[in-house]
Amino acid sequence: MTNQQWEKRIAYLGPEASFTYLATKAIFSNEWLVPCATIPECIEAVANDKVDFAVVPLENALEGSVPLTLDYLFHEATLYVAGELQLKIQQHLMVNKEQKAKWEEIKGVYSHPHALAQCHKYLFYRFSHAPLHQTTSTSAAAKYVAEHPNECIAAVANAAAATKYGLEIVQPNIHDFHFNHTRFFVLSKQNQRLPQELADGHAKTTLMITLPIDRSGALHQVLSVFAWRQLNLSKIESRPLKTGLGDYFFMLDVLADEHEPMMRGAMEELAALGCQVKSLGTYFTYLASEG
Ligand SMILES: O=C(O)C(=O)C[C@]1(C(=O)O)C=C[C@@H](O)C=C1
Repeated sequence: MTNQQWEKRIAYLGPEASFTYLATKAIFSNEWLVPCATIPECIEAVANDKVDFAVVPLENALEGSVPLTLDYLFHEATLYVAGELQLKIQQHLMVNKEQKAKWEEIKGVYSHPHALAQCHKYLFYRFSHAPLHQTTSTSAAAKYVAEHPNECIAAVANAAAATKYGLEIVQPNIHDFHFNHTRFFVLSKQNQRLPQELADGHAKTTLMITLPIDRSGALHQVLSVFAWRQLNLSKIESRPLKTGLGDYFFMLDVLADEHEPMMRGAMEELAALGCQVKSLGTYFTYLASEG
C-alpha cells in the first residue's frame, strides 16, 4: 500500500506462510508483519494498539464461517473492518523429505480444522486409518511436521508453507471441491477504509443485529427494512448470543455504503424497531493472488 518500509504493523494468523499470511502479504507488501498464534491474539493486538491492523480469516467457500472470528468480534472487541481480502485456497499434502518414500503409510495428518474439513473426502477415503490432529493454522501444521522429521506424519497446507518449512508435496490439490476461496477481514480500531483504487466491486457494510424481543415476524421486519429500500444483502448468518438456547444475533453483509441516505434510513428504522446494531463499518474487497 505504501513504498515506505515498516510504516504500519500488521498482525496476522501465523506463523509465516499461512493462508492468512499470503492474503496479508498481497495487500501489505511493505509493512511490518507480526505473526500471532491464534485469532483472539490477532484481534487483541489491534484492540490494544500493539499493531495498526489485524488480518483474520472470516469465511471459507466450502466450510462457511470461522465462528471464532465472528463471536470474538461480537462479544469481546469493538473493532471495524477496513477491508476484506479474498484468496484462492489450494490445499496440498506434504511430508518431510525423510518420509517421502513411505508417505502412503502416514500415521497422522496435521492442519487447521477448516483445512482438514476442506479435504474431508480425500482424507477419509485415502487415510481413514490416520488420526487427524488440529493445529492453530495450516503453517503451524507444516512447521510441526518439519520439526518431527523422524515421524511418518503429514501436514495439509499451501505450497509456500512447503517451501518455507522444507517439506515435499506428495499430493497436490486435495481439497474436495474445485472452487475454494476464503474471505479475510482487515480489522482496525478506527472506522477507516483501505484505499479504494485496488479494490474489486461494491462497498460492503457488515452489521451485527440483535432483535428486541422474540416475537413472530421480528426477523421478517428487520429484513424488510433492507428489502423495500432495495439494499442488497450478500450474507445473513445467525450465531448464538450465549445467553440461552434459541437466543441469536444476526450478522448481515449489505452491499451499500453506510453513508448512503438509504443506509442511514435503514439504521434509523432498525433503532426504532428496538434492535441493537453493532456496525463493523463499510469496506471494499481486494482480491489477493493464489495461495
Ligand atoms: O491461514 C491459515 O493458514 C489457516 O490455517 C486459517 C484458515 C481458516 O481459518 O479458514 C485460512 C484459510 C483456509 O481456509 C484454511 C484455514
